[in-house]
Amino acid sequence: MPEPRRVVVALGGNAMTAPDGSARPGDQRAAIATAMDHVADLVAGGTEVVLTHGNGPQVGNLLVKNELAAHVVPPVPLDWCGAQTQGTIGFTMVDALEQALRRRGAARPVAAVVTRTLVDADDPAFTAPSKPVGRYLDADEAARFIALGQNWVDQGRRGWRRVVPSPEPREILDAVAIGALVAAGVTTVAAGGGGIPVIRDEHGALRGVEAVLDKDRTAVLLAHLVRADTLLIATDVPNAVLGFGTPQARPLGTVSTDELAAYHAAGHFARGSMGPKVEAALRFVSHGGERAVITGLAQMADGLAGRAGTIVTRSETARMGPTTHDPR
Ligand SMILES: Nc1ncnc2c1ncn2[C@@H]1O[C@H](COP(=O)(O)OP(=O)(O)O)[C@@H](O)[C@H]1O
Ligand SMILES: NC(=O)OP(=O)(O)O
Repeated sequence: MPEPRRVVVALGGNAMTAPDGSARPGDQRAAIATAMDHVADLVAGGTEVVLTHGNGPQVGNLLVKNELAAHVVPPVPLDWCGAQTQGTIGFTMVDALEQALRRRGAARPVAAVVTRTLVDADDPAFTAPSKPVGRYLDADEAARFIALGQNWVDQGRRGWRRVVPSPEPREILDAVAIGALVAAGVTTVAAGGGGIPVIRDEHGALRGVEAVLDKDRTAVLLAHLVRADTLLIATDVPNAVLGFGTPQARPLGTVSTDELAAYHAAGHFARGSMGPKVEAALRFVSHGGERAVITGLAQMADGLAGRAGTIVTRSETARMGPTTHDPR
């Protein structure tokens, strides 16, 4: 398989908080600086990178602030919270990446695009909240908020998390601006938090809606939009794992779309965390992408080189070619 040339790197919202989940500004800045150091290594090494990022922890925290301050200042809707996270995270990423590139003698222009993503007004996800946002709480604390009418789900080891509607992203509406920046050689951050969810009303006008999109799903649209050969999903684990959290846990190395789809159907990847990443990888590769890689931030370069991570290839390619690595 040819070397990756243009890569969409999707960074999880978790990669932007401290390892204990703290989202204090200093912790977020430090985490983003670390992430951008890894990205700068790729860019300085000649890979063309287009970036996107999650916002789950951050947008959930904004929602809480809104609610706590509602009696003093008017609360703003969830799409505005999403837009705000694109602003703060995008600004911090651009700043950190610019500096990291300069330190490597590889200075180049960097920009973040406030991005809207079209969703269907009648998407059933609006009445079935599924996207985890904000902090983790224990079951008793979560029960207090459930009693107030909020939706919370058990996320296992780390606790309970609030969930909000997450319709399917249909189209990145700021495609022309993103395409122009990428074509001009600008390292571009786009569709943060999956994009600000908007619907088209009966008059054809766009209107923001109360939801948080899954950035891994929108990353697939972005990767096709910029004609990336590789989608790299960087998270806080080095591999997608079979039997995750059990004594039989086995990290996946190179895997074909057919095999991965079968593991997914067998329930190996949790909804709301690894599940969407696996689905995004399958979608990208099944619709013409060369490869998708799911790995940790620190393993990104090795993942692109075929030496680490879960590497998803099209089934016919995988049958013909050798497995490049096995992480066991
Ligand atoms: N089968 C699995 N393999 C690996 N990780 C899994 C699996 N199932 C669930 N996870 C969880 O998915 C998490 C990564 O997803 P998520 O928290 O949504 O990350 P991000 O914020 O980076 O998008 C891991 O930290 C791990 O706890
Ligand atoms: N919007 C989104 O998918 O964020 P996370 O990656 O933080 O879950």
